[in-house]
Amino acid sequence: MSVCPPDSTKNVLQMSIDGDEPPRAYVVEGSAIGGAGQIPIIDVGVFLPSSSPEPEVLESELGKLRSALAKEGCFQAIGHGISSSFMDKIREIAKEFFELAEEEKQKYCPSDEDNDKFQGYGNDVVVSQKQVLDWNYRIFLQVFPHHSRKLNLWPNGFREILEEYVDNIKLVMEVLYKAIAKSLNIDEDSFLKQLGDQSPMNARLNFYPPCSRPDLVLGVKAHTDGSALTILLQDKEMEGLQVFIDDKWVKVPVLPYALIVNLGDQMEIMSNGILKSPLHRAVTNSERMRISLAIFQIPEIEREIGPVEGLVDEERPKKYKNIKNYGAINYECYQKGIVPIDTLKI
Ligand SMILES: O=C(O)CCC(=O)C(=O)O
Ligand SMILES: [Fe+2]
Repeated sequence: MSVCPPDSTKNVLQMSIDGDEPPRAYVVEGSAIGGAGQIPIIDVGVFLPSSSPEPEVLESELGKLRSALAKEGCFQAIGHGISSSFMDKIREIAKEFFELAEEEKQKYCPSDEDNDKFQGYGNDVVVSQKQVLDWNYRIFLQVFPHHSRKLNLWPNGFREILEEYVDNIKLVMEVLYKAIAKSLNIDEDSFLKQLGDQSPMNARLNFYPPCSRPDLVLGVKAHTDGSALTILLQDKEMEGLQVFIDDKWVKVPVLPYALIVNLGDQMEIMSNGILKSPLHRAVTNSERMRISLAIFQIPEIEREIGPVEGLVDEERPKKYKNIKNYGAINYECYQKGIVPIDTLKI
């Protein structure tokens, strides 16, 4: 959720420009500690309908997919078919927005007429005095279905490019849901059926200004995504994403034209806990701003989702309750500081 930076306090960007020490509200112990580790790389090209790989190649890639999502909960996807020049275009419009003067950016804050305060430009909503603030600001937009878009909150230039990007990502996601199902030996539409064909997609464009003390703050605090799947376009140069694997924070290296696929809580639920929604966070650095664009896909709000029948048996009893509108549960838990998926464990 977004709110515009309050006038009374200095915003993150101004503190970054002035080289301020982060105020206490932003401080998290042990922020920048992260080490090298393995983040799997998967050629998703073999899953595309247009490709006809040798059966052994397909089997091997499906095996990698299953093991990556069961262990790390994420991977770097190559062979996704989105051109490098188009990925750079997205990065360009993001940078152009970032470079606008603050008054210009504030035009994209939700106004009183926008009944939906989740969309537009802003920062974290402060829900409690104890909340640690993220060293970032962002634009959050509903991008699918089309009638949910609030185009008055879309910065200039976003309309054509973001829309085309989302269409591409939607296709990649569809291919992934089918491949993931195949890798688990269940009907390839098992997940797509639960999502529905109007399953909403949201875009979150994150800006992380440099911080004079990256060891004291986080760009985004540790969290799991409440989505079914998330696809993240990382910054082309600056590393920052870390994933919690085997009790350690592992740095995700920059592969400029790969897309990071992150399994969300709702796929963990639908897979009956076989696949894992990983804890992750973003760190900052003292040199350069970092930008990332996350596209989240969630099931249709009124649909009930739950563990796929074919993944429940005596050996693996149903692990999660069926639910509707996980987003609401996620938000409520966030306010109370509890882990949302844990509230659904049987
Ligand atoms: O910027 C990143 O690398 C991570 C962003 C993220 O986790 C999110 O937006 O949910
Ligand atoms: Fe995330």
